Amino acid sequence: MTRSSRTSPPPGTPVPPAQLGAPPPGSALGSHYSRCFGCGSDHPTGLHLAAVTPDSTTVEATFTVGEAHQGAPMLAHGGVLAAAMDEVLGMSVYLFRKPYVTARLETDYVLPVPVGTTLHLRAWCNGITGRKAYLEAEGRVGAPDGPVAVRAAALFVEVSMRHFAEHGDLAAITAEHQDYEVNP
Ligand SMILES: CCCCCCCCCCCC(=O)SCCNC(=O)CCNC(=O)[C@H](O)C(C)(C)COP(=O)(O)OP(=O)(O)OC[C@H]1O[C@@H](n2cnc3c(N)ncnc32)[C@H](O)[C@@H]1OP(=O)(O)O
Repeated sequence: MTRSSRTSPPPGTPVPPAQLGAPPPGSALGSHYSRCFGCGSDHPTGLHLAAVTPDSTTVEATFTVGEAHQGAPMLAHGGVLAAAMDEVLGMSVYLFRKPYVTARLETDYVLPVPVGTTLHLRAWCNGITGRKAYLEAEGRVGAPDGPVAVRAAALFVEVSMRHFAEHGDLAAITAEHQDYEVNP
């Protein structure tokens, strides 16, 4: 992965262990919001990512490129692929049981991805220091060990739940997840 210093953890940054309250190894990860473009089942043209965590710290997910996701004819749009990476990265950092948002996302496009392709995504954490989480992801064509089509590195920044209340609609999220608190 070609990544900048802004998405590379400073030397010595620890990789956190699995957190208390994280889904057990092998758990399916549900959607955080039913209308989310990345994972929501109620989004008509969304990515509908289906994800599991094999070990409570990383995420594996699949996404099948549909006709609504085209850029060039019958090829995935690069922005859609970046959205898929953002989503799987967001799912993985949430395993650390704090709210984070993407601050920076860097993407390498390695292979064209035709409509109908199932991408096998994987995301993991390279370290957390203070509010900053350094994450990485890859998408492979057709199988978990297929050729890499897309790679991403990201910086996520921890926010309070007030971020979602002040700038968005926290009530819409809490209506679906009773475990989210605005003032934990
Ligand atoms: C309900 C739950 C459901 C869970 C919801 C799950 C959603 C999953 C969806 C996928 C995730 C998304 O797409 S999230 C949506 C896309 N992202 C966003 O909308 C975020 C918009 N940006 C912001 O709100 C803000 O810029 C923040 C929160 C990222 C940072 O603002 P801030 O809180 O004032 O903090 P700030 O001091 O600026 O930055 C903190 C530290 O991070 C560094 N930093 C900040 N931005 C950058 C950057 N682009 N590149 C490098 N470094 C950066 C700063 O230098 C600083 O380092 P130092 O000085 O401390 O060393």
